[in-house]
Amino acid sequence: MPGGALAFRDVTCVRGGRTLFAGLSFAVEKGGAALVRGANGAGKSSLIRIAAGLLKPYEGIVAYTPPRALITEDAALDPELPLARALRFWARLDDSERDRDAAVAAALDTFGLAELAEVPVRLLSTGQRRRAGLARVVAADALTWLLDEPANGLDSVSVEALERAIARHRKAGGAVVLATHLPLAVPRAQEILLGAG
Ligand SMILES: Nc1ncnc2c1ncn2[C@@H]1O[C@H](COP(=O)(O)OP(=O)(O)OP(=O)(O)O)[C@@H](O)[C@H]1O
Repeated sequence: MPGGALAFRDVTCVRGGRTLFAGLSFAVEKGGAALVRGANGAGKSSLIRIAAGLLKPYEGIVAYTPPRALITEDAALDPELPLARALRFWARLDDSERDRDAAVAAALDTFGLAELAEVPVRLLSTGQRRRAGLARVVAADALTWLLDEPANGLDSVSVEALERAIARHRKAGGAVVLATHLPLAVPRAQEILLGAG
């Protein structure tokens, strides 16, 4: 996909026999952001899952430039490992040991988790675990971040850290697609409204 990060072309999503959205097209450029909005059950999570390749569209095409990183409610971190080691699992395999350590340290720092580096994931609080999930996305160093309700369970300081991390990622040429109920400052984001007709 030259130039772009992610594009939906005439994508239709059907779940449980119900059409959630039909003929949806949009493109997110490098440095761009898309905010997915809609009522409960409108299909926001389904859209994010389609963008991640976890759900096949009923019709249409999804084009993207790899790599993509996904965050859902589930932090996807090994509960038994100390946080820093669990995150290391997601850092880029092609990077050197030192680069991977640096990526994990930076990701921990971004979400105020540096002091918890040696604490096993299972002992983290709900909000800390949510932040750890976001740190995983940062550590993965993917071009496109796919974020499903990333602000859920975050305190206001962490919401600001998330906004800054998104802004920094976009400034570096990354792209973001996010579904959120909660207010999040994402300047110059295109809105994708589901369930509006
Ligand atoms: N595995 C599944 N099989 C059948 N239907 C499903 C499945 N998963 C979700 N659905 C249905 O698809 C619809 C959209 O779900 P989805 O989670 O994408 O909505 P959402 O907009 O993210 O909702 P919310 O705001 O509540 O998180 C819902 O009606 C849901 O019941």
